[in-house]
Amino acid sequence: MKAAVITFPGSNRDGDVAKALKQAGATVAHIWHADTELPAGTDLVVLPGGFSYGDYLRTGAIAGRANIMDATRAHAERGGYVLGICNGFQIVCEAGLLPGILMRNADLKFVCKRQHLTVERTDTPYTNAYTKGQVIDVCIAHGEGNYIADTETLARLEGEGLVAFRYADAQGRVTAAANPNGSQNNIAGIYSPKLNVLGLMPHPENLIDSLTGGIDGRGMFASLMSGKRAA
Ligand SMILES: NC(=O)CC[C@H](N)C(=O)O
Repeated sequence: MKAAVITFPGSNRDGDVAKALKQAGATVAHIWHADTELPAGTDLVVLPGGFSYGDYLRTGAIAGRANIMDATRAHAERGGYVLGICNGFQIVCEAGLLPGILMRNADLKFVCKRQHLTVERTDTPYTNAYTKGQVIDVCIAHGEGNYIADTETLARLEGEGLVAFRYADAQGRVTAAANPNGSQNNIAGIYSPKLNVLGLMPHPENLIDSLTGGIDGRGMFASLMSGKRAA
């Protein structure tokens, strides 16, 4: 699989996600946000975590309008994979690739901690290596992870099975107490209708080594490499 990791001014997890992709067997090109084209044969575009443009205006708002986002949108329209992690999720929402928006965390505090998630479905290109009902232990680090969409959009996401992950406790219970940022329905990540675009706030790329915290993030990259599409 050929991946293109986009770097914006203020990105800081581009190296981490490149490492996770290479560990899983992908080849990785590093692309600057001002570029207008993706390398030929790109399968996956990754918008990494960080603080693009210092989170000014609204987080992701400036990066969402970067040159490379036109090529990224065209790639997604062709059915190509686009993965937005944390600031990348904020950017894909701002770019119109996914609906809704990430607001300031409900308590207005930056949250940096371990967090359990439910894997809502395992028949997608991003989650086929996980087992049905699996609860994964990853980490979160954000100030603006409070996912909000209008009532109609939220009903569509739920009705069409487009919620990818939810914040949960260690037993997989999706409760208000396990919600770190106030997101509606404990939503931690969502898919596009064709399941080729995924945006999520947690950082699977930082859970790929048992020496540094665990390996529950590996499943996402292994899923992509397996080449299995949605059922
Ligand atoms: N780790 C990150 O990507 C941070 C995301 C974002 N800039 C925030 O604080 O909400």
